[in-house]
Amino acid sequence: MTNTPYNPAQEGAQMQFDGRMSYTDYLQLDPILSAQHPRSDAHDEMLFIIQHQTSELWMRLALHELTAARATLQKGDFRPAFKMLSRVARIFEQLNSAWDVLRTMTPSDYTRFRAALGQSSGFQSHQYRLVEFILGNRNPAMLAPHAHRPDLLAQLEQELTRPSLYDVALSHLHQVVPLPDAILTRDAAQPYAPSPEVTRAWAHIYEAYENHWELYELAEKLVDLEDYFRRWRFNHLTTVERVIGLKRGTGGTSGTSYLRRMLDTQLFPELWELRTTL
Ligand code: HEM
Ligand SMILES: N[C@@H](CC(=O)c1ccccc1NC=O)C(=O)O
Repeated sequence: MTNTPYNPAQEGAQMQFDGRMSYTDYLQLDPILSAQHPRSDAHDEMLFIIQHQTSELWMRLALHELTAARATLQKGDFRPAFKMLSRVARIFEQLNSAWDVLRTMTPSDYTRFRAALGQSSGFQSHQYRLVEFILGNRNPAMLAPHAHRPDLLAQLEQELTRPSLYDVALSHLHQVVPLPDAILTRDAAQPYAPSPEVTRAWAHIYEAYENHWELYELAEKLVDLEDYFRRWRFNHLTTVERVIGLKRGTGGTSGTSYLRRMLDTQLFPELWELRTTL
């Protein structure tokens, strides 16, 4: 044993980065680490900012994966899509664990800077809305808060013209159990209306899964994803109740009762419905 400090340069660790791309360069850490600007002196505002910024980064990855998963699925390539969907479920698991850090902030801590947030709110997260839209929870009313940002509004509007991940899944289901035209040619921008025909079709897949492994696995991947997504909504609601009680949201909604209503949303309704009929 020696106490001489070890110098990793001995084994070739690169120590000089003049003119070479470094870790900080590659990861663009300068803009990322200088983007935290608390608007108050409250100690916990830094936690609040970083919690949201990291969530937005994970959502950025979720969108990258979901967009690719939908495109591969559209081509009928199930396996790579499964891998991406599993990753998205893990991203939500990551976001779920992150609530534990935020929960160390008490109502007294939050009150010290809440006024500094003005009327900003997660309700205006365009990435969150895009995730919802891609998955299939579509509602043109949610476009309004983005009217002041034509670039973001255009992204959201464009997404509403594409089939959702669930629409793509249904187009594959249709290859096995023909579905009514009204479902296949529905207006992709409008909220999805569940139908007994789709429930029956999925039930058929679950009853005879030996002959429909791909669709069966796709259905379970979607249920898994929704399961994690619901946990995120639930954790959000619980944290909000813990931190602001029944106060209205800065975004103008009723707060917990709005979020509780969102908790009832079903992304892939027939996949839940079939479990009762099976
Ligand atoms: C102390 C922490 C938090 C509080 C008190 C809080 C509170 C609220 C409230 C009251 C709403 C309803 C909209 C409104 O009127 O403002 C909301 C919506 C939302 N929040 Fe938070 N939130 C917190 C943390 C977070 C975090 C960490 C995220 C992660 C990105 C987040 C993302 C969202 C999203 C996406 C919505 C819209 C949900 C929907 O429309 O279904 N919130 N939040
Ligand atoms: N809606 C929250 C404020 C809030 O949580 C928030 C504000 C600015 C940026 C992100 C936020 N997070 C989630 O809504 C509130 O009513 O206290």
